[in-house]
Amino acid sequence: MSGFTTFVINPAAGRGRVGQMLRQLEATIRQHGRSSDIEIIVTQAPGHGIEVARSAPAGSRVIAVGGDGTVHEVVRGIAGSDKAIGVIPIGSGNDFARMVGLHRHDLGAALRTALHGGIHPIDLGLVNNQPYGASLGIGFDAAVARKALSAPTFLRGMPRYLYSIFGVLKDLQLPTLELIQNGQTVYQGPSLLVALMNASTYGGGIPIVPDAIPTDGLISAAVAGEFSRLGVVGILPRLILGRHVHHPRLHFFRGAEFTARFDRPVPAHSDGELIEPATEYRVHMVPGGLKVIRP
Ligand SMILES: Nc1ncnc2c1ncn2[C@@H]1O[C@H](COP(=O)(O)OP(=O)(O)OP(=O)(O)O)[C@@H](O)[C@H]1O
Repeated sequence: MSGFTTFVINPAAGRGRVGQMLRQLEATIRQHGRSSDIEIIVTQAPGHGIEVARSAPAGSRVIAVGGDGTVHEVVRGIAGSDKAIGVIPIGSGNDFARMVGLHRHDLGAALRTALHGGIHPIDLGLVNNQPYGASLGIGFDAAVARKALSAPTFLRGMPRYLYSIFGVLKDLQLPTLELIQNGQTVYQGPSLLVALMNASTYGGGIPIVPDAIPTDGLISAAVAGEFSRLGVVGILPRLILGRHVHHPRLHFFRGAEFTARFDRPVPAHSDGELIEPATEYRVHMVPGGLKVIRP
């Protein structure tokens, strides 16, 4: 085993599945590693993973056991340090794990990688100076995620998602976006959504920018321009299948830094976690800024 490893286990991830697997997880981790070199922490509340990752020893491995939200907390906790992030992907979305080639691994394989896998740099995203690993989505998709928070509790899965989509569509009023790249305005006009990505997918495998590369030092950006309610209903299935790229109202850009400026505060999510709505998102990539453990 290589150095000290902290496992950050989120019992709420995978819709509570991780919580149900706690004993099994702890036993399997202890089977695979020497107990003096391992620490297992079960997070107590949202945000706890950031603190755990921050206080892990310098140069150590910090393994997010959960989904993209857990990964996001570990990324925030280790950004700017010499610690490396690993993932045991047991969330519902797992887009970060997909980005680094880990999402098809079973528990044993993921654990072996976490403990013994090589450490490779990938790019680190910063949005208004806050780190992210895989994705930043601004606009419609974040509004849907916000809406889902207030959906009736008896609605779960797809019905909850549909309720949220149609709830947002009912009051749809597109903000005006100015997207600026290196001081030049590259898009101006109404915008359904903007994605500023390190990964090619978000939302559990939606290939919003299919050719994004997490080691090219660049943000892969997609802007969905003006869409009517009916247009949104039409584009969503194409988006999910990756058949949106030739749509005339979809625009793609690539660059090391962008500023997305709106005429009003617009909701956003970073690695799938909702962040405070803002009128301006300043985004850039730190090339090789995040150490990742991968096979
Ligand atoms: N002890 C806890 N109790 C409740 N929520 C927690 C706890 N620890 C962490 N969280 C929060 O759980 C949320 C969901 O975690 P995560 O995203 O990892 O799982 P997921 O939603 O199943 O996966 P994905 O984002 O890949 O779909 C995160 O916002 C995280 O902050």
